[in-house]
Amino acid sequence: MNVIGATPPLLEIDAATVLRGGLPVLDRFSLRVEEGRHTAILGANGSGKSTLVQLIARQLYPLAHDDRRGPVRVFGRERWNVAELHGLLGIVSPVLQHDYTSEMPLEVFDAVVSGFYAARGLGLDHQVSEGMRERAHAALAQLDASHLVGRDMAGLSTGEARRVLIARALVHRPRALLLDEPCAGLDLASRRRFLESLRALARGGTTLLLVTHHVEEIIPEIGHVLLLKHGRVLRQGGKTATLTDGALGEAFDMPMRVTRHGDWYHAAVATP
Ligand SMILES: Nc1ncnc2c1ncn2[C@@H]1O[C@H](COP(=O)(O)OP(=O)(O)OP(=O)(O)O)[C@@H](O)[C@H]1O
Repeated sequence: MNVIGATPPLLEIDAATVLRGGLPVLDRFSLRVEEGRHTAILGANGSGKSTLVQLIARQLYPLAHDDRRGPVRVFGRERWNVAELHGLLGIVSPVLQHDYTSEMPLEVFDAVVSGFYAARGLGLDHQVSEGMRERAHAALAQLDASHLVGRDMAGLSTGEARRVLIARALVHRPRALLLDEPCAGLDLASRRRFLESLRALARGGTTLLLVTHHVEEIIPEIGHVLLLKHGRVLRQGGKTATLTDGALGEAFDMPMRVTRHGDWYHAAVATP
């Protein structure tokens, strides 16, 4: 229960069930994330991570409860115009990347600057100010993607398109970033630069929700970890409680060895 006047949680999910192909892939799933609580989401293939991201982004919908109460609230609200919600969130996901690279042609700069309007590309009613252009150029430079301006998104490599979409997600300075394996396809230098920019954003107050397969991408600013298994929360809590050999071993059904280097963690399959 929120105190009146306090900021509502970024996310409240109350026993949400999501069906895909007729099967529950999130099963009476509950989660609460306060704004400012940077969270990493880990789990085996098929555990429901991307489904969770799509549920939050309103790209998938849960079953309604019997009393018609919606099981998902974002920034305290149950009902959203999707474009309005996407104006508050920066989203990078494989679904988005597919949408931006496989349909109608879309030029790189337009893809980034249209992030201000939560739109896929610019329409006649979108007025782009000089300030918006500057921010779009700065975001592209931050991701070392300025040289891609003028190209069609569909013609980019996976990592190039990923960098453009990350720039797009950052351009409007969202309150929260929803990142589904954002580093997949990035080369080592781009990954490092991106993780450093995530650190700065986290310190600057943008809440991060990061889905990753790589424990070493959990930047020090992320203090909370959610382990998913078979569409349910297996464990959640601080890193010392969740990034353990036992918890990760259970999440992935394989013995794991976790090592810690300062505020960074690394996990690998334990060799006998
Ligand atoms: N379009 C779909 N139709 C039917 N089932 C689907 C569909 N998309 C996903 N699923 C199923 O939903 C479950 C959860 O998938 P999801 O993509 O959320 O997992 P994930 O944890 O993100 O996996 P990965 O690590 O492989 O990306 C899987 O069992 C998957 O097969």
